[in-house]
Amino acid sequence: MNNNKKKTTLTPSQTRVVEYPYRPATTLKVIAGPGSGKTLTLLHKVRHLILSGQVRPDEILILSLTNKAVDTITCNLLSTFEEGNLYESIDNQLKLDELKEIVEQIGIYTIHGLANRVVIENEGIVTIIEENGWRGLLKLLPSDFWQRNRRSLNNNINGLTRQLQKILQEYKGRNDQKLDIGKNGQVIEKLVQIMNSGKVFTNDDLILKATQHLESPITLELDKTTMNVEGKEDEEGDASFTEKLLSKYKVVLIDEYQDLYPSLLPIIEKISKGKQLLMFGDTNQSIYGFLGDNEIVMKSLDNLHEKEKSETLHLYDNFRCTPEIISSANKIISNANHLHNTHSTAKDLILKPLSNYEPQVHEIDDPIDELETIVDQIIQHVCSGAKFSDIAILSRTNNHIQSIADHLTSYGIPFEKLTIQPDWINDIRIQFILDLMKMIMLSSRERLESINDGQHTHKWQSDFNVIVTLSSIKGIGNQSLQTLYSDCNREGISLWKYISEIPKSKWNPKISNKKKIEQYTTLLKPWIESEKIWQMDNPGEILKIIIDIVYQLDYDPLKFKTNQEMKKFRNNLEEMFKIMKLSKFNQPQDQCFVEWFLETCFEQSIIFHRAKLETETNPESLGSIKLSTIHSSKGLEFPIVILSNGPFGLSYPIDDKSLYVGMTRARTLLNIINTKHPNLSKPIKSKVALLSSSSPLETSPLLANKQFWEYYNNDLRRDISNLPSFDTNMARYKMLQTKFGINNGRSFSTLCSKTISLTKRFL
Ligand SMILES: Nc1ncnc2c1ncn2[C@@H]1O[C@H](COP(=O)(O)OP(=O)(O)OP(=O)(O)O)[C@@H](O)[C@H]1O
Repeated sequence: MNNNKKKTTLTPSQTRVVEYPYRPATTLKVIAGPGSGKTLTLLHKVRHLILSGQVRPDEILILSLTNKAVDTITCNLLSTFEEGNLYESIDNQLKLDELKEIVEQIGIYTIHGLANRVVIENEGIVTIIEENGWRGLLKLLPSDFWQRNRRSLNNNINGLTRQLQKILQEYKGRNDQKLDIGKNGQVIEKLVQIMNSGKVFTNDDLILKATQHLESPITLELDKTTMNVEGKEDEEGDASFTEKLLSKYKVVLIDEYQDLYPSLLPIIEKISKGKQLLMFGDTNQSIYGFLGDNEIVMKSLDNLHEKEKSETLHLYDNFRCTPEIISSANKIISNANHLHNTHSTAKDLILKPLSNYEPQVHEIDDPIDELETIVDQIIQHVCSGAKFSDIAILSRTNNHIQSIADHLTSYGIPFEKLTIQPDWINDIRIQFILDLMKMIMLSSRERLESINDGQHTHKWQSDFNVIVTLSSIKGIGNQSLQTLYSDCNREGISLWKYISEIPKSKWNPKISNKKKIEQYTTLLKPWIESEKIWQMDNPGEILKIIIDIVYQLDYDPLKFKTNQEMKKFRNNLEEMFKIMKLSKFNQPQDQCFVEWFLETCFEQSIIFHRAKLETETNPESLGSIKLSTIHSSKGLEFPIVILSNGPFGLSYPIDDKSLYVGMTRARTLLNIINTKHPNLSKPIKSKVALLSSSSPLETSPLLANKQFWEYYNNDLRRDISNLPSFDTNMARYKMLQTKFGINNGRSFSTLCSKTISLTKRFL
């Protein structure tokens, strides 16, 4: 922790929340606008609950929706305790180790992470269905489904998988009146069965399953010592995690309640009923409306405890955005002015001083000009003393984020993407590798079980992974897969047993490419039948074996079209290897390594990511630019935000609440490109700032604005005594602009063909 940091003085409204007393079966709802210190208040609340002796650290459960919010809370909890500790009397001060021990005992989870843990504890390996899984299931659908939907969806595979998800969700009874699946009914029923036997869940299914386990928790036979995900021994070794969730926690804190959607309600109610429920949020930032109505959730949670035992408090201050930014953002939200005006007279209202700099709104027709303008703005800011890591570029879609990433790459500007899931897990090739590992593991287990117990009547958990992996191999078509699957069902055996034990001469003649299927079984058989997979615990060796198999299968995505694609896969594979090594380190003694890794790889990945964050805070480095969709930037803040909506003529407008969230991520500097919102100030039809200019002072007031940069650095508590002079800023900017011809009429392809390392050489 930085010891020069000034002590945070809580505002009166924050203090009211922090000191609100602990009482069981009560609810406190904290309504808090952007930048009002919601997260900070939550952290201080946790500290107060513990240090005042009202509850123990292991009786506090913090829930959020995104890994990023969980990261922020985890990273900042310890520094909140450390900061507070500095101001305690010497007798009351705790040692760093003691503070760490307190923080480690607090339960901090995403709601899905928590549900995942409950389900795994009760069911072993489960699969959260990803792109590959949907594609595999699609192949089992009859040709009339394809014909009907192909035409309407322009043969778009993502559109088809979305259509399938919708049909399945409706089939599972959530919306069944509207459902007309006609003669496809049987097929859909079959898919549901495959998913059920394979323990394959959508995110919504996961929540439902976890809630069911919480309804009737089983006491696990835990004569062995229980381990938590980090592999540490649990002190209360005889209670399952599921049981502890129901009985141990006394206070449940929910961060960003406005993001809760109806399918999450059952699990939240189950966990929070009878406890003290503390909810923090802001309905103006509710941007997950497409997942369901937040109002329904809030109505139920507001009534979770008796009316007299439920209270609402407000936080109105704004510590983050400059008044110019917040007033511009308030123009987007119809009720925001009411919120701020009503309380602007309150004596205790805190706002930042004026920066005297309005958010800039740009309109740029040409897509390349738009990308060039972003680069130009980055260079101007960095030439004025900002760091790359101060800047976030936010957009509505992942596609646009990718175009910006490619453009920054061509200039050698360092960036990192903030994604909801770790990148490596999103890579379909990695998903294929994981599916193959699961397939080996589950088929081998089913084989062992059927040897030990002759009349094996289990549902075949491996079928799903066999379907997904087999269907990814080039040349294995829908009809072959459908025929194989119905034939193995008729025989009452698993798909793996069918293809590996029944000679191909006896297979149905409708099955084509029998050789490829045989090659698949030949490659996998030794690993499934030798049972070696249960003993292997060397991550490098395991990965090598699997990769060898993948390369021998005719798996199209591994035929890379560009070097960049190959490099990306290599990086993801490297990340996977690191997570495997971390899993090895955490592995409980009594569990097979591959099984442990497959069960916990997602959580391990998050632990790894957090550890990386902690070690990456070097104050001297310029860092890297953050690229994110607006959705993934929720709850975060950045000194500079460039909010870009992609090419002017081609992009849909950003919905109001998302635009509001995006704009309020900015502390001091906000540039908005192509959002076309009528309530924003008149746009500048811009080309790059200095191009047409005779006097830089006229066209680029920001580079010249010493006062602003003093404000900027003060806001970040940086030393302002060594700020570069205006002349130096201009000179550096001019040099880079001339050298690299930014938006100088050079074609994009010429620029991209040179990978220019701007950053290393000149900044
Ligand atoms: N009492 C305070 N004194 C000084 N700074 C504060 C105080 N309260 C909050 N802040 C600062 O204000 C900024 C915004 O706080 P925080 O991130 O907690 O806001 P938030 O309400 O969670 O925002 P959002 O809802 O937009 O995510 C942070 O930089 C935080 O450190």
